[in-house]
Parts: sequence; structure tokens; C-alpha cells
Amino acid sequence: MSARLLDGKAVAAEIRVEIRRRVDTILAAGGRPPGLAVVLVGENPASQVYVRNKRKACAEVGFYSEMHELASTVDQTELIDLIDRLNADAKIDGILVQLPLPEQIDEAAVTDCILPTKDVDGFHPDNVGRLVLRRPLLRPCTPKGVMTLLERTGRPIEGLDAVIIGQSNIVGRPMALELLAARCTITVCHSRTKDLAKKARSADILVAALGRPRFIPGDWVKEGAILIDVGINRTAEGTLVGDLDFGPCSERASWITPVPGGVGPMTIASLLENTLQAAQLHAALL
Ligand SMILES: Nc1nc2c(c(=O)[nH]1)N[C@@H](CN(C=O)c1ccc(C(=O)N[C@@H](CCC(=O)O)C(=O)O)cc1)CN2
Repeated sequence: MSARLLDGKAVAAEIRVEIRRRVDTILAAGGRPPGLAVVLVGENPASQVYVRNKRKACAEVGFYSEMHELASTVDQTELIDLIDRLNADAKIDGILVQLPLPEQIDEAAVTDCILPTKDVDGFHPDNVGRLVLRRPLLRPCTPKGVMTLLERTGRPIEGLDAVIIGQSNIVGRPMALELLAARCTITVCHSRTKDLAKKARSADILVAALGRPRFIPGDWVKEGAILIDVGINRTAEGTLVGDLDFGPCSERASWITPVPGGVGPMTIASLLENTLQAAQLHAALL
């Protein structure tokens, strides 16, 4: 079998067109554009690329966006003061604090300060709890984007065995909750998991989110599996590769996401969806 490509770049472009259409409708009715505040602390080059791409996507769909760049030495109180101001700002529907944050800052303390209805990353404990309870409000962007891609295969996933490699708060854990809500049977693997190869081979859906270049070989893949590659690793030659060994894996799979152009663009598309959703929540609260 040779896998079909789950083209996140193309799906994300379709989502942007639909969001632009909905923003135009809001503006034509006299409403204000959805607003996103992006907070970047320090000078991590990858984070700089991601926030630039997020703001570019905002401009493309007609959102208002503003950027807050803070020095890597900033103290936590100053960052939290900024979040308090953004929480109170009526132009702002979504607040995004780009991760990772420098060591001196407690990520959880910062996330906890964002108003849950402005938490477009879906990281606030209220939003995570809602996902656990199957009453989602704002859902974490990467797993949400993966669910959109899975829908695009046209294959019902109810009852499938899903194996997730990685247990991060951003990807692995919320991914498990999303797939469980879609009635898959879930296995979450991590650095202490025994016989990872055997578990991977049992997967109808395999989500690789461990951040190790080409870690998963073709012979770990079940014939016909759907493969989702969340890894974005830069090689010594400067190219981007995922966590899957793409060529051999795609020979056995039915569907596979590429890197680049797979899950990454869907993360940003989901952020736009969440910001529009937050704007609608705020309009309804007026
Ligand atoms: N506050 C957040 N921080 C981080 C998140 C997040 O969802 N919220 N996720 C990751 C980084 N990330 C989004 O911020 C992200 C990563 C990659 C891409 C992307 O489009 N990648 C492209 C390649 C881009 C490149 O050239 O490097 C692709 O895969 O095609 C978008 C968003 C950690 N932090």
C-alpha cells in the first residue's frame, strides 16, 4: 500500500477562506473584527517564525492582531500584568502566549491568568477540564487540527485503536482526550513505555509527537494505518523532518501527514477558528 497525503497546508488554506467569509459577514453587519494578542517572550528563533506566521494568518482572514514582545529576562509579575490588561481589553478576543517560556517564568501560573473565554490555545485548566468532561469550549489547537485532518480522510474512526507517542500538555494529553471523545481506544506512550514498537504496530491511528527526527521506522507501522506526524525537527542540513521515517512509513500506511505542510499549518488554522469562536462568545456576552 502507498499512503495518500493528508495535506494540512491545503486544508488550512480552505479554513482561512471560510473564516475570511465569516469575518466579512460580521463586518458587513457593523461588528468589529475578532482580535488576537500575541505575546512573545525572548528570542527563540522557532517561536519567532511561529508567531510571525500566526499574525500573517490573522491579517489574511481580516482579524485585528497585536504583538507584545518582552525581553527574555522579564519577570513573571510584568508578564501577568500584561495579561490582566489584555483580559480587560474589549478589542481582544484571544490571548496567545507563545511557548516555551524562559526558565524564571512558571508556565502554569501564566496560563491560569488568561480569561478562559480568551484562552485561544485551550491550555487553561477550565478548558482542559471541559475537554475531559466532553463539554469543550476552546480546544487545544494542534489536537483540534489533527481531528479536522482525520475527518478529511472520510474514514469513520469510531472503534479504531489509536496510539499516541508523547504525553505533553500541548499535544499528547489533549490528543488522547479528543480521540477518546471520538470513541477510539487510546494508548498513550512515553519515555517509560515498554515495547514501544509492539504498541505502535497495534495502531490503526498512530500519532507521533515525541520530537525525535525520523524516530519511527516503517516496520513499526500496521498495514493501512493512518499516520499523524506532529514532530517538527530541523536537521543539520537545515531541512525540516518529522518523527516518522516518511518514505518507509508511507509505503505501509493508508494516510500520512507530511512535514512540513501537515499538522503545523493546521495548528494555526485551529487558532484562527478558536479566535473567531472566542469573538462570538464575547459578542453573545454583551
Ligand atoms: N502558545 C503556544 N505555543 C506553542 C504551540 C501552541 O499551539 N501554542 N505549539 C508549538 C509551536 N507552534 C505553534 O505555536 C507551531 C509549530 C509549527 C507550525 C508550522 O506551521 N510549522 C510548519 C513549518 C514551519 C517552519 O518553517 O519552521 C509546518 O509544519 O509546515 C505552526 C505552529 C509550540 N509552542
